[in-house]
Amino acid sequence: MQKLKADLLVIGAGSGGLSVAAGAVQMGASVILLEGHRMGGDCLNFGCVPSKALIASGKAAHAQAHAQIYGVADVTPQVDYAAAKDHVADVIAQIEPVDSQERFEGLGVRVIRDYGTFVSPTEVQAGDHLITARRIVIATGSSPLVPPIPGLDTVPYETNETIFELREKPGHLLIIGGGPIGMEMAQAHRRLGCDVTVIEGMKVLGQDDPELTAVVTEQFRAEGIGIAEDAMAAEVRGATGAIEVETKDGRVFRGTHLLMAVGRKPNTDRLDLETAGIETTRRGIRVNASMRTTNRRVYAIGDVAGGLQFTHMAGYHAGLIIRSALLALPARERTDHIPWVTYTDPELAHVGLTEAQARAEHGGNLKVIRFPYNHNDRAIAERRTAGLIKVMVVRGRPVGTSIVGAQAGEMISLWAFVIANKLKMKHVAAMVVPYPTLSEINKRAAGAYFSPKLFDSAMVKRIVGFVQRWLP
Ligand SMILES: Cc1cc2nc3c(=O)[nH]c(=O)nc-3n(C[C@H](O)[C@H](O)[C@H](O)COP(=O)(O)OP(=O)(O)OC[C@H]3O[C@@H](n4cnc5c(N)ncnc54)[C@H](O)[C@@H]3O)c2cc1C
Ligand SMILES: NC(=O)c1ccc[n+]([C@@H]2O[C@H](COP(=O)([O-])OP(=O)(O)OC[C@H]3O[C@@H](n4cnc5c(N)ncnc54)[C@H](O)[C@@H]3O)[C@@H](O)[C@H]2O)c1
Repeated sequence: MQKLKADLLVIGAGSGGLSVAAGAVQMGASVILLEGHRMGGDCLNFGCVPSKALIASGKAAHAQAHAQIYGVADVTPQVDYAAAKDHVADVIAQIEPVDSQERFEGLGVRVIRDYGTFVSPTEVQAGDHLITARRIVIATGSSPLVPPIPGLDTVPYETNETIFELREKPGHLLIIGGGPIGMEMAQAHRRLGCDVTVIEGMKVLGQDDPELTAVVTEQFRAEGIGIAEDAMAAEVRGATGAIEVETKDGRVFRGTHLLMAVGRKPNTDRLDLETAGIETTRRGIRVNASMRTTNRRVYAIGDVAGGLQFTHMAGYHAGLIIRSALLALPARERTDHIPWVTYTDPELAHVGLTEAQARAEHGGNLKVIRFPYNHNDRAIAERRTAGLIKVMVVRGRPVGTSIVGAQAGEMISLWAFVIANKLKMKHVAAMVVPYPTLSEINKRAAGAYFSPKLFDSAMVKRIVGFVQRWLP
């Protein structure tokens, strides 16, 4: 057994672990990084990157089939599903070097390609290495949750870990779970020419504002995607090419392929957390506001910490850990300024409190400002008018924003900035936005907040009247 020592041991080379390792080593710490599977973790290999690449293929096909409105004849897209998967693999390959073992070794990180397991509260074993470190960061991510639905173990099914390698085009893809994974994959596959049915136990995109998700589901239905809600899958049967899903209330859905997208489970199995005195909750590793576990030398970040599960969240956690573990500075997690985006068409984006949360928290002090896409000249020019922005404002300060529509994922960043820095609507109103851009929607929302104060105010009218009388 080879004994190793470092300032920082990072377990897991995904979005969170890589960010910590890169930051720490460049700030002068000695760092050991363990990865049992693929460098880059879920985001690069089985998550964000391949899903957005496949969505891009679907978009290209959809554009060909819907060009008439711009004066260009519609054509039936000739989709080569396997070639779309080649495109996905090529996109991963282009990004891969940034997350590679070679790059991290070049930065000075000692990379060990093995799974880590605690063998005491201060020691981790990875293969034939026994590692001690001043601080340890668990960044082991999450895996697809596959619930024990009767019959599921007898039927072939895909998860996010296999679907991007599937090369035969599904005739009819059944998707159990209408969260972000299920919905993004549903639209991409429909646009690539598959029949698709989403089977959702509650409401699709249940984390988001129902007024906005309705805009997404309307588009899905218009594209011919089947959406069954309040449809809890209770039994699965059949074989390759002929799969049946029966829901609790007796509905039966038939398809050729099945994708399971019912949520995630934290990757804690191989860690032997008990040995390290690290407690878990139902969602993941128990952490305090500084991302410290119940073993004070050990942090947990990203998906395994059981909070919001996004790559940018894992990256944000990495920044907190660097402050705390390397510089011994105080670091407290905030979640009120973390945006999320579901990359359907139209996109669905959110930051801060939803309307329902803001109403519960702020009651009568809440003002909800709406502005629709169909009043924006760029959206009209591009015929992308489905959508709206909703800003939740308390005493002049936005506490949440939801956007559904074209480029919502780009537009939400402004509100993430505003909320992160506790700015006010007046700061958004002060901004001059180039014409014609979708970003004007953000500015118009601020305008919509102030216009009743300006245009419907007897006081303002009196002042203007008074000034006009005295102006030379
Ligand atoms: C289909 C899909 C689409 C997604 N799309 C988006 C998106 O568009 N935007 C977004 O922000 N987020 C998206 N996500 C979520 C995002 O991928 C995760 O939130 C992010 O990858 C979490 O980072 P992490 O570092 O916690 O874990 P990961 O990136 O999963 O990294 C964990 C790593 O730890 C390794 N590991 C596990 N156990 C051990 C061990 N004992 N020893 C050593 N190594 C170990 C794993 O092999 C893995 O490589 C998506 C997820 C999925 C599944
Ligand atoms: N664009 C993005 O940022 C993005 C994209 C994909 C995934 N992610 C991350 O990955 C996480 C996991 O995504 P997900 O979509 O797998 O999970 P999820 O938990 O968000 O959604 C799972 C859905 O499955 C439903 N469900 C559970 N059991 C069911 C059953 N037996 N029958 C029918 N429906 C059932 C749930 O009601 C829920 O709506 C997300 O929460 C997100 O953090 C992010």
